[in-house]
Amino acid sequence: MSTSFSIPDVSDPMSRHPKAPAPGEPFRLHHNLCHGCGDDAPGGLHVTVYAGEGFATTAEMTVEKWMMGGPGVIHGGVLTAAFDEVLGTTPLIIGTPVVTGHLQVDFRKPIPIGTTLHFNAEVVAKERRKVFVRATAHLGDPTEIVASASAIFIEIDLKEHFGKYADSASLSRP
Ligand SMILES: CCCCCCCCCCCCCC(=O)SCCNC(=O)CCNC(=O)[C@H](O)C(C)(C)COP(=O)(O)OP(=O)(O)OC[C@H]1O[C@@H](n2cnc3c(N)ncnc32)[C@H](O)[C@@H]1OP(=O)(O)O
Repeated sequence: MSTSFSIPDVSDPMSRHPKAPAPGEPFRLHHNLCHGCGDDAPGGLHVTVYAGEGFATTAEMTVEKWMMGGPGVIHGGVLTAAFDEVLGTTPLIIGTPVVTGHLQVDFRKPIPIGTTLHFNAEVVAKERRKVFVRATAHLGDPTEIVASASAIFIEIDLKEHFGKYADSASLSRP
């Protein structure tokens, strides 16, 4: 399947989920071994995503030495994984559990090791099970965008989707 990020002209109605965290409050971990947010994930990104106003979120990630690609700068795959985590958590603000269907990233500036990456994300539309989300990243000055991403996430039934993979052993500490 070949996909592009094309926002529908008319979105299905969306509302903030009554149990979504208040603005400034963090979302719960996906689970403790999640590579993006898990506290116990070996070599994990340890990204925390915070609810914003409306359908928006924010997040931060410290760019550590192990994330290096080119000398002194972040690896593109690590940055992509960070966007996946931030973008993939954002639909929880409308109460929709999702998995990534399509993700595209624009790498605009090198991102140095030792910096803190700040993310701003937003659900922009929903069409049936598809949730359209966009994000930008900056290093402290929101007018200086260093990377941006757009993604289409697909709503899932958690038990149906992960049931055959997520036994108790797969979620225990390594
Ligand atoms: C214990 C605690 C648990 C906590 C768990 C938290 C989990 C969250 C973790 C998050 C971690 C971070 C996130 C991660 O890293 S998630 C990990 C990476 N992603 C995956 O592993 C997903 C793998 N793919 C699939 O499982 C299936 O293909 C899915 C479920 C996505 C669709 O297969 P399914 O058979 O169900 O759906 P359908 O074919 O009837 O299509 C339905 C609609 O979707 C549209 N569509 C389909 N594919 C794509 C595509 N690629 N681009 C654009 N659109 C696509 C399709 O056109 C149709 O639209 P329309 O016809 O209505 O217009």
